[in-house]
Amino acid sequence: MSSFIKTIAFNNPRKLISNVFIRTFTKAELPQFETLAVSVPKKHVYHVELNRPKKSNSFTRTMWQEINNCFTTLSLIPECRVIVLSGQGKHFCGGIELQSLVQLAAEADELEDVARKARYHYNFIKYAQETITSLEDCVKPVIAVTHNACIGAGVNLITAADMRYCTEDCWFSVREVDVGLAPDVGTLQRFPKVVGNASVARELCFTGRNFDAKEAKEIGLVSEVFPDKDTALTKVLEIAENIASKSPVAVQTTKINLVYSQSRPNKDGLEHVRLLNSVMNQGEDLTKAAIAQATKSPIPEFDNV
Ligand SMILES: CCC/C=C/C=C/C(=O)SCCNC(=O)CCNC(=O)[C@H](O)C(C)(C)COP(=O)(O)OP(=O)(O)OC[C@H]1O[C@@H](n2cnc3c(N)ncnc32)[C@H](O)[C@@H]1OP(=O)(O)O
Repeated sequence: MSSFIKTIAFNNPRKLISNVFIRTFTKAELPQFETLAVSVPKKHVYHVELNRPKKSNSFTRTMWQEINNCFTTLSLIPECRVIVLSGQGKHFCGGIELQSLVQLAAEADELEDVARKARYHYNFIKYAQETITSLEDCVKPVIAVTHNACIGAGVNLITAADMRYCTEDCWFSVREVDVGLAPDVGTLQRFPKVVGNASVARELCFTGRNFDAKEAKEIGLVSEVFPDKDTALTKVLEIAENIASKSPVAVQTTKINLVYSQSRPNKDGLEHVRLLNSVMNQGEDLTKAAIAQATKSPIPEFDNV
């Protein structure tokens, strides 16, 4: 791949014409990041690991930027069909890097005028929001696997994922109130919808109290709790591999419509999927998959999309 295309793909993927990605990426060409590790443990399954283990995978400015870059890029790589997200080291995520939060406030404070200070904060919040939303905007299903601490920004991140699993030792905290701010990058919007219980969601957001894996399962934050991280990753990679074996057109259209429908009336969601499928049902996947079902044949191979 030419260095020009690589530069566009990994530094500014939104500008990429997706035709460029018809070819397969070799291992050496996988996106490289300072704060993330990307690998391909199974066919079509990409594994993204938060990779600041010595600092509990706390979010630095670089990490905000790289997560956005990574998910936007993986969304464009046809070879990638499912993404598993986990964290290296002792904890899944210790939240935002506290020094960077203090630094942000200090930088805004250097500006004299209140409107300029406000704009400074606004711009950073928007930037951070876009990072979390990049998981939702990614058309490939994202499956989060959390272990030990999952705090603040970590909760924002996983609630933008499509599915969540955790280990028995995992605990969670919507910690923002304890650092003096309202959660502003997605938890207030997504967490109550994920858990489906406004009273519980509000209590956890107002108090910031820690809750464990058992409670996370009870309230519906995670689908399943596994004894340890190795088991969790093994099982989740199997789930990911199963999803990756299915029609990528069907799976990705399903995600696109689920995301679209989550904050809209049924009527709008139905119209959206009607329009999507009136195009996508003309592709080869429908006939291939339907014939395989009808003849009780194994799942056929599907082309990347
Ligand atoms: C516009 C902004 C939008 C985003 C907002 C987001 C808000 C939030 O995320 S609020 C939550 C902020 N996070 C915290 O309050 C957590 C603070 N950390 C902890 O509670 C503990 O460190 C933790 C439970 C994560 C781990 O505890 P443990 O005893 O296992 O290890 P430690 O020795 O405490 O930590 C290991 C090293 O990690 C560094 N670290 C952990 N979390 C952070 C963090 N949030 N920011 C910066 N550094 C963090 C910790 O300092 C240790 O490093 P070192 O001292 O160099 O050994």
